[in-house]
Amino acid sequence: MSKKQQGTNDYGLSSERKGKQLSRRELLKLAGVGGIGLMLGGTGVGSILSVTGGKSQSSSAANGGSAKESIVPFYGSHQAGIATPAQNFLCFGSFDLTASSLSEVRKLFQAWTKAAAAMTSGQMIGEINDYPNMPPSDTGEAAGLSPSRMTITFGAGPSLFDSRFGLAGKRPAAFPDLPVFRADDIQPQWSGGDLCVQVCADDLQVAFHALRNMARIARGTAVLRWTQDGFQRSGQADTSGGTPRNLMGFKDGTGNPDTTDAAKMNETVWIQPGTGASWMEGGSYMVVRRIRMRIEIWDRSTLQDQEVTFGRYRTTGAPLGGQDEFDPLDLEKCDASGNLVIPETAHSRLAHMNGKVQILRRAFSYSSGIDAKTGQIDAGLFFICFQQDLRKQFMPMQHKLAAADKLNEYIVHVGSATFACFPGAREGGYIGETLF
Ligand SMILES: C=CC1=C(C)c2cc3[nH]c(cc4nc(cc5[nH]c(cc1n2)c(C)c5CCC(=O)O)C(CCC(=O)O)=C4C)c(C)c3C=C
Ligand SMILES: [Fe+2]
Repeated sequence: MSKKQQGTNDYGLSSERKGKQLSRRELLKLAGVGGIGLMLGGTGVGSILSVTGGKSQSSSAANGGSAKESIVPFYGSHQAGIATPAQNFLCFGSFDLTASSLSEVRKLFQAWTKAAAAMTSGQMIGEINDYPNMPPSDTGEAAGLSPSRMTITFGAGPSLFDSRFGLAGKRPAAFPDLPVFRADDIQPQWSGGDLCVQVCADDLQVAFHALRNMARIARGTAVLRWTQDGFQRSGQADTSGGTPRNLMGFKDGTGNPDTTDAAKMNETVWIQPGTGASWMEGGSYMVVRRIRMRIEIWDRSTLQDQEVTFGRYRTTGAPLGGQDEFDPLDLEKCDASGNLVIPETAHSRLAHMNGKVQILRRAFSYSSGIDAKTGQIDAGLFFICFQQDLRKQFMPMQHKLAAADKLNEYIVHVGSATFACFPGAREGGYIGETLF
């Protein structure tokens, strides 16, 4: 009888043994790859942290649509979670490597890739999920839940290119350190990191499960440095699929480039051949800024003041002087007194960069309790954007905003990180394989 006929999956675990105890021999075999701790979370166990042979954690269409419909393909030429329409929730993790060799980093990404492919398609991770005498490989809280359009996106921070892993020569010129911008109040607890894992899903528990298991897999190779959860209005609350509103009450995302326009994405977001960093072709540079809103002050400002701040009407999202949300900004239009209808200091005008510079924004709101020192709400925008070149896109834009934006009266940037988000992987390959 062949292994397959016996019900053995591709990872050598017989389904006949389900629910039975591991023999001493099996235990030693598994422990031989680095001990029980590693078996559960270490990166030396790429063969163990793998898709259970077809065992799905999504039993139903519980979260709207069939489970199949809620799967965003993980493999492809670009990573999912960049051009993908934004999901309801975000669980973002920044990691620091504790490993000292590049081969350990490679093993981590091989294991992460397998686990990400499994979880985004609704599978549990690992094979050790049915032994009564073993801790399960998968933490289990996503069992029975739909994949919820989950995407898991990986990136490398600037510190990955320091002297530790011999990658210094591979740092792309388009990925320099960010300067300190005017009025920045950047705190280390929300900044930096060697690697990032951006998990987005239409269900917070599904997203949390994925980030938590990524951290378990990384044990022994990388540790979480900081995390941030984020949210948007849910698809249930707004079935129209219209532009979501930020916590200041304004539609946020209107002026984004069209992600279905391949030419536009190749011009703005995806790294093209010939930039000197061939390992990033098909990838994108991500900027993350934790921007706290001075909500209490904003809530006391008049509607007119709020609209002048953004240069848009609150109700419709249309530019001042326009009718429809998607009307172009009329930057020359003046009122009867000769004043610009969209003022010089309006956020939309400044960020528009005269139509010459664009970025892809994929921000989420955040709410993290209260500031213990002041008693004020710690909430705002977890700003995420993608682009081809930080020097030509985010940096000049943020310099302009930092210098003159009226919105600065109501916000402060408290966290900052950048990540080179790798190109996508083909099935059988792994994320990061173009670099290590
Ligand atoms: C450096 C880039 C940007 C930062 C930082 C930023 C912070 C920020 N933005 C809002 C709210 C809105 N932004 C809007 C437009 C807009 N913002 C940026 C860039 C940054 N924003 C761009 C490129 C644009 C589009 C400009 C254009 O070409 O029209 C808008 C208007 C609606 C929209 O287009 O999305 C709002 C509202 C907040 C609250 C914030 C920090 C907390
Ligand atoms: Fe903005």
